[in-house]
Amino acid sequence: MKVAYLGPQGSFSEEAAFRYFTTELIEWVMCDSILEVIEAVGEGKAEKGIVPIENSIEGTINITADGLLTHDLFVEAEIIFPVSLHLLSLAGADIHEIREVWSIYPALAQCRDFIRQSQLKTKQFDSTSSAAQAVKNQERKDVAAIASKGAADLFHLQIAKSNIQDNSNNHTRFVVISKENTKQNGNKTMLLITPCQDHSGVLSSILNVFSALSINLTWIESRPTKKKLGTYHFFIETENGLHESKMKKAITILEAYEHDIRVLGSYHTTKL
Ligand SMILES: O=C(O)C(=O)C[C@]1(C(=O)O)C=C[C@@H](O)C=C1
Repeated sequence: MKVAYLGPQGSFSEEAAFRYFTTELIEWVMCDSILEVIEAVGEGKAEKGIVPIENSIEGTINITADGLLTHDLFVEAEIIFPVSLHLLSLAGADIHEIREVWSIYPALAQCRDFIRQSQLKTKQFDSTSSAAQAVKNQERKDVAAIASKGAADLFHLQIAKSNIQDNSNNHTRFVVISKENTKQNGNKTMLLITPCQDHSGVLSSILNVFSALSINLTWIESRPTKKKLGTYHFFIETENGLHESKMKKAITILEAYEHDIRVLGSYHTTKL
């Protein structure tokens, strides 16, 4: 089985993928960006992919949410992964020489306080590990990457400062995506709801269906339709599986309201 993830080596995605997929014989498909992972699965270059969808400090990873909107994909698992971000510089570089930090946007955002206090400039890369690789290759003492301990070891960089994220209790939620709608037997469900029309109270009428049926929501996110300002798709994740009668009832009611409902998946959580 081919599984796509965000590379290069030393990324958090790689660590999550290697720790989650332990049993089967896997052919890994390493991608240069999160969008490339989504496209690899969408285009059938890989059967499955693993992508970050939410971080406890920074919130939703929009590129992933938008990828789920535009590619016909399903979610078959969620993985909660602890994330410690470190400042990685060339061996022997003085921390006081560092003027700029490089990383993927969500990692930079998770370290906003540190970056502001240290008055550092920022530059975006497509992954934490590509930033670490660039620091190594460019041999610059005035820049540092924000990346993992694994990346420090791999690229022979020193940890100039450890755990620089705004909160030490930091987790990223990854989802396993696939083109095939295989397993639908989990205890959580992700729905994508596009309201049939824009009228006052439309979101509250949708949410009322869940509260009336005592369905607890674990995540709600809106993404613009990109067609008209003020129009949205809503991601709603519930604490109930698709097999439960109250979930079936909720979907039937929402469909009767003529909202567009896509079941993205019903899956279990793995804590790594
Ligand atoms: O750049 C990486 O190492 C990734 O796997 C991506 C990613 C993300 O975009 O959220 C994953 C986990 C951490 O939150 C930081 C970066």
